Amino acid sequence: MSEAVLVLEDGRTYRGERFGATGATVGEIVFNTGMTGYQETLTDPSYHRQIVVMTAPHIGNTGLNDEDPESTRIWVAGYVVRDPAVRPSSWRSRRSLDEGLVAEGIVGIAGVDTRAITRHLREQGVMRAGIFSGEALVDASGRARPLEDLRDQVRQAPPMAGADLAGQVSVGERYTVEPGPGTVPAGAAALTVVAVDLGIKSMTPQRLAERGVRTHVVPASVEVQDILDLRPDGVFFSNGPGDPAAATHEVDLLRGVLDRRIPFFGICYGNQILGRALGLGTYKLTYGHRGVNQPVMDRRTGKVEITAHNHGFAVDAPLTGDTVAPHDDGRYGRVRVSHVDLNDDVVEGLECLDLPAFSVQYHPEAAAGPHDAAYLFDRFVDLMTRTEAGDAAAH
Ligand SMILES: NC(=O)CC[C@H](N)C(=O)O
Repeated sequence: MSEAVLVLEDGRTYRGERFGATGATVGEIVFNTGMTGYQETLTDPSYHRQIVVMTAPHIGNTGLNDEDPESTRIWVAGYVVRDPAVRPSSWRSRRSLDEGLVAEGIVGIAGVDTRAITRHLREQGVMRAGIFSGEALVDASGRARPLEDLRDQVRQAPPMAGADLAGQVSVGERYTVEPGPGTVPAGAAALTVVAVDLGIKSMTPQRLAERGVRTHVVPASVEVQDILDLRPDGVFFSNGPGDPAAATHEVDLLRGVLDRRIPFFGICYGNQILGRALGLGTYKLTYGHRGVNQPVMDRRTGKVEITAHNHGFAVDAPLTGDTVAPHDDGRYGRVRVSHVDLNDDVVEGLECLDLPAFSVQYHPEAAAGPHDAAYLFDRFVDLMTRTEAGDAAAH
């Protein structure tokens, strides 16, 4: 095993062994507390430009399979693990995690104290970092590069705050996911959803297909008219990387959808964009929520769900009172904070009371994660069905 070094922007350094590809990578270092689901994490486009530290010590035990990826490639900028499995064991495994990282050129590091790194990030907040191994550790004349040199390279990486990244992960061409066999009642037409791909995970259209929905997945750059041309019963905005404060095009696009009272559902980045479209602000969390066991309360019922998360930003809205005061001259009416994280009171869901629109900050598609929040897809289908009936009655 050859040497690798993890260098944080504040100068902290952790020495370990090469894992995955050899070379250099920089990004925002974040930690994920999931004990399962590393393959879904690696392939989640929301991790674009982030180096992910896994807090679970054994990673790679079940190798990599062909069924679980959430997109067509690994998106993490770098991977940090304590103790990778030497020999994966699963009937579905096609290759080891190390082989998969090497094949996709993802630089990683193993054998470091991931708990110490995580505690440091919890105290100091997430920051930029770099992983260096092989040639990246020596200069042109073959001498070891001083640590200050590596740290300077880290400090040149672009920060996550202010980053507009959806366009870098979004699909180039529209594609359609058809409803699953037997999911559309005989004689009925399938509902049509236009899903704006800001970094969509493949399980999301799948969850809609299970409920008799046809989903057109469209690039982040679409205009409102492109959406209307597809005659949607509902519009969906996906999860995705980057800072919602920079998502100007997406906010304008969503306002065009809300103005037309088309039923809307958003997940994660989609929730932040709904917040912004309604006139609320967003802010960066100190170290975010990334894992599969976050307790979230549905404030209408008091029921608590255990949920999957991956977010570093959040919507800024008061938790006092039944509704958030209308913004933008009340253009979109009343808004309620529907869900809240019980660990830290972060806003985890929004619901419009005068428009058919709602969103959550967490991941009801649950890949990987518990399925407690699957009801939200049923709620979206109900909203589309009811709005359709209402529209028909109005004509
Ligand atoms: N998974 C997501 O959609 C993340 C949204 C946003 N990039 C954040 O970090 O908060």
